[in-house]
Amino acid sequence: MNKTISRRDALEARLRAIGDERYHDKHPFHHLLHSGGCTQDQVQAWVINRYYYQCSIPLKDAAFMSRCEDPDMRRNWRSRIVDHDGGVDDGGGLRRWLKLSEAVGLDPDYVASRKGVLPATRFAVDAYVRYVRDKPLLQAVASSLTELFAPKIHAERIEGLLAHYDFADDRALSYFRHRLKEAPKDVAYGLAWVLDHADTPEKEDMAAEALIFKTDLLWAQLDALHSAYVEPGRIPPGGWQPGEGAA
Ligand SMILES: O=C(O)c1cc(C(=O)O)c2c(n1)C(=O)C(=O)c1cc(C(=O)O)[nH]c1-2
Repeated sequence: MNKTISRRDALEARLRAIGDERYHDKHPFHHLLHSGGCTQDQVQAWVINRYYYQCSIPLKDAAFMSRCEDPDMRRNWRSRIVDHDGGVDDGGGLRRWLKLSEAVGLDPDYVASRKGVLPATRFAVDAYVRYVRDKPLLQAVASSLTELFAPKIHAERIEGLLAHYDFADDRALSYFRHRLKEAPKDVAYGLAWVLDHADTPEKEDMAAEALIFKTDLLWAQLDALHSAYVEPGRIPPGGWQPGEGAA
């Protein structure tokens, strides 16, 4: 077998195995959410905290582009920012997330203010932005590869929310439907780039480490949410209190 092809295949299989073991689709909070087990407060807490992730994604992609010297790569990468920010009239993913916020009974201005976001959510998400700004480019790209696993969770989420919650309709869930189209193009480019550039065992390890770091920070956000709003229900100082920011 051609050696170059088998090295790429082996690395791709290694990265996919990290997702199989560690991606946040396995987190108990997601099981609760997708199976209809969340109370309205728990859904609202998820929407508020997840917005902090959403609005930091363009910051991390802008940080990425600020260090990317290859115009072809920047041309490819910039659609990630456009997907989230969109145009003045239509908006993009961020505005779609605020539609979801309204649908679950929250004031979108409250959600956009980022008040009440759990400290652990901030720590985890801010660490992602810093990671992409500071680490070698290979790791900055590899850390985005959790998106390999995102279409599956988005499809499960659309199905689960539609089946179990009254607020769920096409308008409320349009964020996830758009991601089903957007994520595959991003990840096809990112994966090919990582497979091309991780051309030594050390670089393969670096790529795998970056993906583990990312799965950890996604998992940590849900641990914080679960601990504050499900079990034991200990909301840390500064965390959203049910009822705040209601529409
Ligand atoms: O709903 C999810 O579980 C989920 C996960 C991820 C991810 O794996 O990081 C992203 C998204 N959604 C998402 O919507 C999104 O725009 C996104 C961008 C990125 C990234 O790292 O650049 N991840 C994700």
